[in-house]
Amino acid sequence: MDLGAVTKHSASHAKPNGLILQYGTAGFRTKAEHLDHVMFRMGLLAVLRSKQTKSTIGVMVTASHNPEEDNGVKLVDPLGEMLAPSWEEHATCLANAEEQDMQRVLIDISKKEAVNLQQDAFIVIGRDTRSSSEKLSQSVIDGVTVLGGQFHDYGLLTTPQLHYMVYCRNTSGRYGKATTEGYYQKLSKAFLELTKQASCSGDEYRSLKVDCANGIGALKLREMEHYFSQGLSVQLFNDGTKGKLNHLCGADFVKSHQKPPQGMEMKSNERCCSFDGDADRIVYYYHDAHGRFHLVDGDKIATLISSFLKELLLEVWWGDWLPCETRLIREIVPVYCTKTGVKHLHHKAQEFDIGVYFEANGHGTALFSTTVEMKIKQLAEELEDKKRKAAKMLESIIDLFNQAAGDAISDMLVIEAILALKGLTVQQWDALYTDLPNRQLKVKVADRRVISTTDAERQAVTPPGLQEAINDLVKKYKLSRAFVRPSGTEDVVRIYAEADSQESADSLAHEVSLAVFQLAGGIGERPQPGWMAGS
Ligand SMILES: CC(=O)N[C@H]1[C@@H](OP(=O)(O)O)O[C@H](CO)[C@@H](O)[C@@H]1O
Ligand SMILES: [Mg+2]
Repeated sequence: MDLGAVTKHSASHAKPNGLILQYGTAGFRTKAEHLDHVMFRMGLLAVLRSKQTKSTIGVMVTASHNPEEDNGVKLVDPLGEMLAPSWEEHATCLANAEEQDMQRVLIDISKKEAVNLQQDAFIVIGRDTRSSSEKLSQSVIDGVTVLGGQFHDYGLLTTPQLHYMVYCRNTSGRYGKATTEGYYQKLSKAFLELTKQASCSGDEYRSLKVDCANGIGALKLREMEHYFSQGLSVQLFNDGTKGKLNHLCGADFVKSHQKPPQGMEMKSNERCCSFDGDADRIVYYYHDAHGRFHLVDGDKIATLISSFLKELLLEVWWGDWLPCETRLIREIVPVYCTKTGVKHLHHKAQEFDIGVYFEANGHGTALFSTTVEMKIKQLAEELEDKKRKAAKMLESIIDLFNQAAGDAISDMLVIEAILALKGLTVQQWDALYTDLPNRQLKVKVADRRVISTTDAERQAVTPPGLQEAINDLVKKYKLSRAFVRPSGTEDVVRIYAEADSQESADSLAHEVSLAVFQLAGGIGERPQPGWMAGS
């Protein structure tokens, strides 16, 4: 490791004085102009991680649904997963090191993690469409090359595509070919295999309006659409030709404001969806005949997918072989909660033979264990008639899900296939169950770390008295719950409340936000009723 070269190069990627950043739930994220040094340093870190794991590591330059002026970076681990927690700490340490300490920090990390510095390193890099992303990804490359790492720069990619590339490269191509072409072919083939079983091919099921948040999703969907156009035609809105990235559009806007994105022409009962800025989230929605907006979010996506998988599994039913956990699917699909953040959900889902996870904001996928995958492949050959058909469908749906990360394009194709196969309209899907009215608010406090939580962030441990106050407020409303937690991506405290009516949910959320303001050191304006509603 040529540490002299590190010092020389890091001087041209200088850290702004006094800037402290943390590798949070989504990597580093802040104003793009403050990130050059972080990119360079993440290039260095990726090389160490690659040497340690003897695998290809990914670096994605994106700030997802944040405004255009922001940017960010996250590292992708060997199996396409989020970076391991101990390395998140190293990332924070390296990003905040003063220039003169860089060498020491790099040596420390290498020692702690037993990195063999003689080992080769290979890094793949992707970036979103932000104007700052190209230059920032060059800084990543600088970091990689200074430490002697090899790299492949994929250029523009969705975040889940980069996760896919990493996974493919580390599984010797068994998962798929590590090219965008390979990704398009794998997913489209699975989608067409699945949908050819659909009896209803009426127009209603075969066209979809997609709001691409003026981001990378538009470019990639355009490249991909002719691969699957036999089964689905997509009409793209907010494709980046006019509007600003994530501005009044995209999955995050639609979910948090509960209204359609700007620039989308919606007719009543038409099925529409939105991606976020790096295309790892998707939400669906429609206007009913009375012009009322209905959001079909991650919870409903998870329900649609798990009930479909359950049906297929019951059809195939392989009796005695079925493992205990899966056996439960006969009655019910067990549900677990984790802390916020896809990495927590992903790891929980991996504990099962089949794990379906989604955040309400539309980030998620389904994971299948190797045992299940092998068994299904075998059954698809051995079984006959209806059972064989169901096994084949399971085989295709496994291929259609991105096993490395939540993926808007892959999820969209899964959902479209299921709706077509089941002959469901978006309204019928929406009616699978009724959500309790809910409200999300955010409150600014001086230091959001004063709030600590337990029980998958459903109980506040500190500050003293806050949980008791919430409990008392919740008792005033029927069918109610409320949670508070510090955000992992913004300097705010998030409040969630639900109750038997929208009015009650709003009022409970407001009362809880007042309690947070009082007990957790609120700053600025005191929360007003209806204040920041929908934020
Ligand atoms: C309400 C909401 O959408 N929260 C998002 C957001 O986290 P916060 O901790 O709420 O800021 O970003 C996370 C990372 O992308 C994502 O996992 C999470 O679901
Ligand atoms: Mg995203």
